[in-house]
Order: sequence, then C-alpha cells, then structure tokens
Amino acid sequence: MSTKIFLYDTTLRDGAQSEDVNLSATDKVRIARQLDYLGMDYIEGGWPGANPVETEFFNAMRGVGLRNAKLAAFGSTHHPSHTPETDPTLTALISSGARVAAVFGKSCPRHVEVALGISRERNLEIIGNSISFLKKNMEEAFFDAEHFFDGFKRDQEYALAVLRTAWEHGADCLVLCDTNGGTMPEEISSIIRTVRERLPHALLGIHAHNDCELAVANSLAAVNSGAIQVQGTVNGIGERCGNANLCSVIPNLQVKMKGFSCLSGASLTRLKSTAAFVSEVSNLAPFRRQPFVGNAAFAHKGGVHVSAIMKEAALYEHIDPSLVGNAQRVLMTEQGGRSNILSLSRTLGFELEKGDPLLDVLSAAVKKNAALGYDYVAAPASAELLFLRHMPDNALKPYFNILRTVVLTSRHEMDPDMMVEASLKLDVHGNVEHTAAGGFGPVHALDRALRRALTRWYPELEQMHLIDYKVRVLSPTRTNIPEAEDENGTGSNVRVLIESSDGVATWTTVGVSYNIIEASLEALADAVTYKLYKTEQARWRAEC
Ligand SMILES: CC(=O)SCCNC(=O)CCNC(=O)[C@H](O)C(C)(C)COP(=O)(O)OP(=O)(O)OC[C@H]1O[C@@H](n2cnc3c(N)ncnc32)[C@H](O)[C@@H]1OP(=O)(O)O
Ligand SMILES: CC(=O)C(=O)O
Repeated sequence: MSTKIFLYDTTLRDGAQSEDVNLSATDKVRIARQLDYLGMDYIEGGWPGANPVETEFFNAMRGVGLRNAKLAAFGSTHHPSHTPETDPTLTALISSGARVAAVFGKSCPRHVEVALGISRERNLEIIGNSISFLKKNMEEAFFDAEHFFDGFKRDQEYALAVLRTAWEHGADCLVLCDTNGGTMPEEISSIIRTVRERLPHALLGIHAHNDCELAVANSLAAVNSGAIQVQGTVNGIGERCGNANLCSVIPNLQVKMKGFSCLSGASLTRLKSTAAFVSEVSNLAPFRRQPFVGNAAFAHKGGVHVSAIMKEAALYEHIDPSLVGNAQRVLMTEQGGRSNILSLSRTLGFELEKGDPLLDVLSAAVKKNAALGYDYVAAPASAELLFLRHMPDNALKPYFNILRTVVLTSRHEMDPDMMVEASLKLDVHGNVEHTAAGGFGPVHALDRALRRALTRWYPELEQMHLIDYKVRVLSPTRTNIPEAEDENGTGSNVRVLIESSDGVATWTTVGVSYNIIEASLEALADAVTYKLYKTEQARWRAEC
C-alpha cells in the first residue's frame, strides 16, 4: 500500500510571482486546463480580487469543468482592522467560485510584531476566526503557515500554537512554509517530526522555496517525515528563486521513492509536454538542463556514454525517459565517437553497421567541422545533410550549385535607407540561372534571390520561409582579462543558425565562415536543400 501524496500546484499564483512571468487570464485558464489534464489534485488559481486578471480568471473558471483537480483560491488571513465578514480578502475567496481556500497566516513572532504590528494573541485570534469563517463557506480550507520553519527556530512554542489554532478551528491541512527558502533538509525533517509528536492528528503539507536550491530536497524530506501535501510549481517558477519544481518532485515521489504515489503512470508521461506548455505560455525559454523533463535530461554527448547506451540504455540513464514523456537523444559533436555516428545514422534510417569504414569518415568530418564552429546539435538539418553527402550511393542529389554571389550594400547621405541587393548565378541541372533581388538586409536579399532562382524548378520552395536567424561570433572579442583580449575582433569566424519553416515542419541549418554573408549563404543553401530533400522523400514514400 502506498501513501497518496496530494499535489497542490501553485504555478498560477506563486509561479506568477516570478519577476519574468506575466500571465493573462486566458493564459491562466489554458495552464489550468493542462494542469488538470496532467492530474494535479489542487490548482491554486490566484488571489481573487487582487487585480483585474485574477478577477477575470476566476470568473472564466466558472465555465471550465475541471476533471481531476479542485480549484483553490489564495489569500491572507483577515486584516487586523476587519472581521472575517467584512474583510475584502476573505469575502473575495468565498465568492471566487473556487472550491478550496488557502490562506496564509504569520507563524513567526517577528513577522507578527514587525509586518503586522499586532500582539501574538491577536494574531492567533485572526487565524482562528479566518479559518472558522472559511470552513463554514468553502469545501476545504488550508492554512499556509508562512515562515513556519524560521518561526519554529525563533520560538517553537509560538509556531506550534499557530498550527494548533488553525487545526482546532478546522483547517483541513496545515501547510508548513519555508517562505525564505533558507532551511536545510535535515532541519525540515526534524522540525516536522516534532510537529507530528505535538499535533499527532494534523494533516501536514509543505511549501518550499528554492533560495538554497533545496526546494525539491526539502519537499521530499517533508514527505518522508509525514507531509501528505506538496505544493510547488511547474518548472519551479515562483517568487525570487522559485518554488519546489513539481516536474522533479512528481517523478521522484512516483518513480524513485518507495511507498508513495501521486500520479498514475499514464499521467506521468504528460510531464514533459506540460513543462513545455507552461514555458511556452509563460513566454520563458525552456530550461534545457532541467532534470527529467529538460531537452538535455537524456541527451548523450560523450562517445563513451553513447557506446555504452547502445548496449544498454540504463548504463547512463537513471530512469527510462519515456516514463516522463521524454526521449533519449544522441548528440553529434566533437566529443562524440563512432558510436554517436552509428546511433544517429540509425535514427536517420541509414543501414550502417559497427565497423563500417564510413563511420570513421563521418566521425572525422564531424570533429573537423565542430572544431571550426559548426553546431550540429543546434542544427540537426545540417547534420542530416552531412550524413547524406557522405553516403556512397549519392543519397543527396545536387539540386543546385551556386556559381557566383555578389552582395551590394550602399548608403548615400541624402538617402536615409540603405540600398541592399544580392545577385546569384546558379547551375540548376545544367541550366544557368542568374537572379538579383533587393532586401531589408543582405541575408533577406540573398534569401529572395536564391528562392527566385529556384522556385521555377522547385515550386515547393514557395511554402518555405525563414523564421529565425542567429549569429554568434566564435572567438571571444571582449573579455575583462586584458592579456586575453582577442586579436581577431571583427575578423573572427561567425556561426549563423537559420531556422526555416514550410508551415508544417521547422528545421535549423548552420553555416560558418569569417564572412557573415558566406556563413549565411551556406546556412540558407542547406535550408533550401533540406526542404527539397524532404519533399522528394515524401513524394517517394507516397508513390511506394
Ligand atoms: C508569502 C507569500 O507569497 S504571500 C503572497 C504574496 N502575494 C502577493 O502579495 C500578490 C498579491 N498581492 C496584492 O495584490 C496586494 O498586496 C494586495 C491586494 C493583497 C494588498 O494590497 P494593499 O491593500 O495595497 O496592501 P499592501 O500590498 O501594501 O500590504 C499588504 C497588507 O497585507 C497585510 N498582511 C500581510 N500578511 C497578512 C496576513 N497574514 N494576514 C493579514 N494581513 C496581512 C500587511 O500587513 C499589509 O497591510 P498594512 O499595510 O495594513 O500593514
Ligand atoms: C504561502 C507562501 O507562498 C509562502 O509562505 O511562501
């Protein structure tokens, strides 16, 4: 029999307190639906009435039928100048439409004295009255004991009196908060053990902040010591350094720790997509190195690692990535060996075997290009083309050959707009195509000239467009170490990464040169070649 641990998600409340997260009511509704689909037990939607977004969100949620989760509304205990019945926060919680209320109250005497400026007794009275009032009007009422661990260390008896008051007035769960995130896991364990001795019947939860990078460890320590509710956020977003990252807490509880359950196996496989969804809607770049759900979590770069995982994945993977909806990735870089090439060749559908001399050729080509600055991890389409170009049966047709490139940019003092023009001479199946095009900048002009020359031959290129363009100077040009000042400066090699799309697929290609135009053209030519190759493959598959 495993102990059910209740997941209380506060992405929409504490997560929204991250300095770089600004969610609209629509964003919040979309995230709430996804959290419900994942299987959270509680979704804390926000602080009703605190601002128009919260009001709009709670109104919108009245029309959303959550299948798994209960919606919770958050606020403080009533203000000292009010009674529960007249307090705007408590009345807004009740009229929010949420089924559950979670209110925070002070459990550290210093906060009572300084932040609230009231007596310790009055604080206990406010907590008791607030919880009784909420219990009468809501399905469940949770008490968040703010600064509990700091309060316990300052005055154990007072911190325990706060918990006892909330419990005796009907709180359904006492959530012990490490609000400043400064508590160590062993302190969490020993303090919770004492709480359980003193309040043996109380149900406990944990709300840990990540200021010492210990929020997940502290949450797990709390569960091991008897907490049955874990609060946290998707991707660990939250005030200051964030909250306990539920994307780590959940698989640790479900897969690693014995005797606990929180999400069923099928739901667990939605974890990675949920993390990606929340990043996307919050407009945050996904955290590549995030355990379990990050893109790098099961990515293998070192040749020794890849050689081993091809024999048995578990040799360098702590769990099966598919359990959390993630997947193994093998990277093609200068740190790889023949095993990386072999693994990738199989992913791309090439029938290479261990010992094939082509593996040496490809491995040497990858190492040489990587040393020049080609990044095949960021540009998988160019990696695939590199493979194809080395295949003995000429797997990649010469769709076109660039014979000459001219790019002109000029500016006249009487004309504020820079004139930019690119002309290209290409060989397409023995025909010479000569085109010129203008553009906002040299890459835009090159892109237009290239596609103008080729669309007569390959109409599918009309669907294709460039969606991102990144340039990186490969040798550092500035440093605060004077003797390390780079001599090349603007003469350094640059890497250009181009992301293209045809409305269905997106792909990234790379070019490297000391000349930014040449690097851009290389990446552009790869982008076009890749589109032509994929179209041909699709046609071929359809015909078969
Ligand atoms: C640990 C946490 O993360 S708690 C959650 C923190 N999140 C937020 O604060 C986000 C939402 N907050 C808000 O939009 C605003 O702060 C509001 C609407 C709640 C209140 O706004 P205002 O009325 O302008 O008050 P303001 O923000 O300046 O100060 C907070 C008030 O709450 C009081 N307060 C703080 N904790 C508590 C508590 N546990 N119980 C009762 N009152 C409390 C403070 O003493 C202060 O009142 P005071 O000015 O009379 O001393
Ligand atoms: C309640 C809460 O968010 C905290 O104490 O950190």
